Amino acid sequence: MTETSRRSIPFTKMEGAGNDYVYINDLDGTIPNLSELAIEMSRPHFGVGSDGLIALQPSSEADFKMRMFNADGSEGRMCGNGIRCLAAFAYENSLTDKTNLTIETLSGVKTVQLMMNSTDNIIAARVDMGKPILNTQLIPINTSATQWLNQDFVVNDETYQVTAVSMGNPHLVIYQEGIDELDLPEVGPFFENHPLFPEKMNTEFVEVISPNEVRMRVWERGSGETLACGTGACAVAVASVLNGLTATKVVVHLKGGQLNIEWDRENTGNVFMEGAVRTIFTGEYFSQNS
Ligand SMILES: N[C@@H](CCC[C@H](N)C(=O)O)C(=O)O
Repeated sequence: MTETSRRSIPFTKMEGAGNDYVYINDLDGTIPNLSELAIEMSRPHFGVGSDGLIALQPSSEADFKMRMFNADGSEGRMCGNGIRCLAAFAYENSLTDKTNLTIETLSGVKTVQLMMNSTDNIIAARVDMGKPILNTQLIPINTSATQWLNQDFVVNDETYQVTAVSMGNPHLVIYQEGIDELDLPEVGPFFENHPLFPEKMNTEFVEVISPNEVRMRVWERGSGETLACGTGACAVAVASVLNGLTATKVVVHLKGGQLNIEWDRENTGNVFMEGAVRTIFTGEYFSQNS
């Protein structure tokens, strides 16, 4: 196939707390294989280089629909940083003039509020992430226990105390000192691919700084270590409250930035996340397969 016969795909590279995805407009539904495209475009050197790909599609129940794919082509049911950036992508590309948007995901419809500066540029986005799920059957985990709260869990001959939370996608939260020294590429895959997790697992390693501040690193299923994970930060906030370690409002420091999380436990039961969003560059990708 010659260079000129390859399909050209306009894209925008965006990041939220350093969690970077390629964003494409698929409102006319003509991009054939998003999973393959995610693998292609996420590659460093040969692609754009990203944690995955997110497509904007039409929705019959919300302003837009989000489809998110990890770097290995697997589809995620929810992406906290992704949905914040996707709302900004729609606004910045004049696909909407709303600054409060509803976005359909595989985990339900979420609401995103864009926050602008005095020159009308988007600086941050706040999303209502909905209620955390603690039931192990729904996360899902193959276990007879109904919840995993500070549960002993043996991985690769080591015992960890883990708390399991779904924020529309599955997370294990582990508290330990010295997370900077942790060999995440070594241990992360043992959690991701453990046989008790039929849909694999995202895993967060966390240090509590104070009742209002934590630090974390994340190993994401399908993408490996990323600089941030929005659903992961929400899962950490919920787990930290449940384990009596923090208040319901917490700043989560990640390798690529910070996210402000609030669990409105008493009233709605929903988790809210706020953080910066940024367009890095736009371009045109010449697909090798489409
Ligand atoms: N980084 C994302 C989560 C992306 C999906 C995740 N790897 C999964 O497969 O569940 C976020 O910001 O939430």
